[in-house]
Amino acid sequence: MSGEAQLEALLEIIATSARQAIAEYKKHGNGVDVPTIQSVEFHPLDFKEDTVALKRAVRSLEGACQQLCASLAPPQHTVVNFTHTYDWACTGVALRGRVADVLGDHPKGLHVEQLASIIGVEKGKLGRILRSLATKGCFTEVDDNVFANNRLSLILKSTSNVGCLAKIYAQDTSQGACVLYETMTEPDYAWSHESDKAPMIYALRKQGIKGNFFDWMKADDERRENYHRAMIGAGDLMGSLSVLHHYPWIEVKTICDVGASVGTFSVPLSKTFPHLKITDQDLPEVLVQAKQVWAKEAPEAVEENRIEFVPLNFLEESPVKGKDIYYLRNILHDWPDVEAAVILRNVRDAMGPHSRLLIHDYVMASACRKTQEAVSGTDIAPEPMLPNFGAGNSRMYNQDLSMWFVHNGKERTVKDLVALGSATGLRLVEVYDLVESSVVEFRLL
Ligand SMILES: C[S@@+](CC[C@H](N)C(=O)[O-])C[C@H]1O[C@@H](n2cnc3c(N)ncnc32)[C@H](O)[C@@H]1O
Repeated sequence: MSGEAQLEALLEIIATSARQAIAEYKKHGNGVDVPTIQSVEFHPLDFKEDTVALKRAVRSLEGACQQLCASLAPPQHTVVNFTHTYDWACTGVALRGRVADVLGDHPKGLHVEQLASIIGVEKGKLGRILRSLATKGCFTEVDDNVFANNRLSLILKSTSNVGCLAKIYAQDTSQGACVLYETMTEPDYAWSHESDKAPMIYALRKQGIKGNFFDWMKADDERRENYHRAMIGAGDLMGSLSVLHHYPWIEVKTICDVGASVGTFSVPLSKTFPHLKITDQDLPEVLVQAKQVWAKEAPEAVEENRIEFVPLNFLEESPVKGKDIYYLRNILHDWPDVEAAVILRNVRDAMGPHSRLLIHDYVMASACRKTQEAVSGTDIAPEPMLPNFGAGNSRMYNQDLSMWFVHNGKERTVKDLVALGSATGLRLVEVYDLVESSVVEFRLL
C-alpha cells in the first residue's frame, strides 16, 4: 500500500469507527443526545455493563487517529509530546483538591478565585491547572477563569470509584515511574523481579517501607479503602462486567472468586445470576471490608446464603476445592512469573475434572503483524493499522508498565498464559475477547 493509500485507509477507519460509536450512543440513549465535551451529565451508555461494541469502535478510532497524527506531524512534535505531558499531575491536583466536588454545587461555574479560596490553594496556579485540563476536554472554561464540571470531570468526584483508581495512578504509580531508570541500573533492583523491589517501593524506601505494595497498602485504612474502591473502578473502566453477557454462566452452579476484593465482580454476578453459589476468597482484612459491602449492596445474597467468605493467602494455600469455576480477575498481573506459577498451582490443586479456571486480565499482543498472526487469541487490527490497534490499546500497555512500577508484575500474552498454564498442569480451552480485557479459560490437562 502506498503512503497516501495508507493515510486514506486510516481516514476511512476513523470515519467508520466514529459512526459506529455514535450509533451505539443513539441505540442506548433513551432519547438522550450523543455526548460531546460540552455534555454536563453522564450518558446512559457510560456505565452499561456490556460495553464491547462501543469499546471495539473506540479502539479503532483512537488507534487510527494517533497513527494518522504520528504519520503526518513532524517527528519532533510527536516525540517531545511523549515526555511533555503533565495530565497525571494536573488530574492529581484536581482529585486531591476535590475540585469536581466543589464545582458540583455550582453548575453554572465558579470563578477560580472563589474555587481556590474554598480549596485553600493559590488562584493563579489552580487556574493554570484547570485550563490545561479544560484544553483536553475535562472541565469547561465557561467564561474567562470560570470553570464548571462536564461529563469528563464528573469522573473526578470523590463519589467516583474510577476516580479512586485515577488517584492511585496520579499519586502512587507515578512515583515509581519517576525512578524507573535508577531501578533499572542499581544492582539491587535491576535484575530483581521480586515484588518488594518494584520501582514504587524503591521510591518509597526513604519512608522506611518494608515489604511489597500490598503490605504498604494495607498498613493504612484510608489507603486500603481507596484501593478496593479503585478495584470496582478498574472493572468499570475496563468494561470487565461485559463477561456477565459473554460467558455461559447459566451452565455454572458454583464459583470461587479468588482474590475477590470487596466483591467487585461477584456482587454484580450474584445479582444477574441468582442461581449461583459464590465463594469469595481474599486476605482476612479484605474480607472484613467485603462483608460490609455485600451487606449493603447485595443483602438478599447474604440472607439466602448464596455467598460465603473464606480467608485465603493464595501464595501459601489452595482455594476451596471442587468449584465449577475459579475466577481470577486482575490477579496474575500483580505478580512476577514465580509467584504467578505458585498461585496457579494452588488453584489447580483445588480444581476437579469438571472445574474451569478463568483468568480475566488484559491480554497483551505484539506490535508486529507476523508474530501477532501466529499466536494471537485476540482480535487483530486491519491493515494499515498496527496489528495490536496501536494507541487504541494504549491503556493495556500502560497498565503493563503500571504493574511493573507497583508490583514488579506484568500483563501477559496468550502465549505467556499458556506457558504458565501448561507448567502447572492446565490446558487452554478458549479465549473470550472482551475488547479491552480478555477471559482465558483453562481446564486440567
Ligand atoms: C488487583 S486486585 C483485584 C481484585 C478483584 N479480583 C478485582 O478484579 O477487582 C488484587 C486482589 O488480590 C488480593 N491479594 C493480594 N495478595 C493476596 C494473597 N496473598 N492472597 C489472597 N489475596 C491476595 C488483594 O487483596 C486484592 O483484592
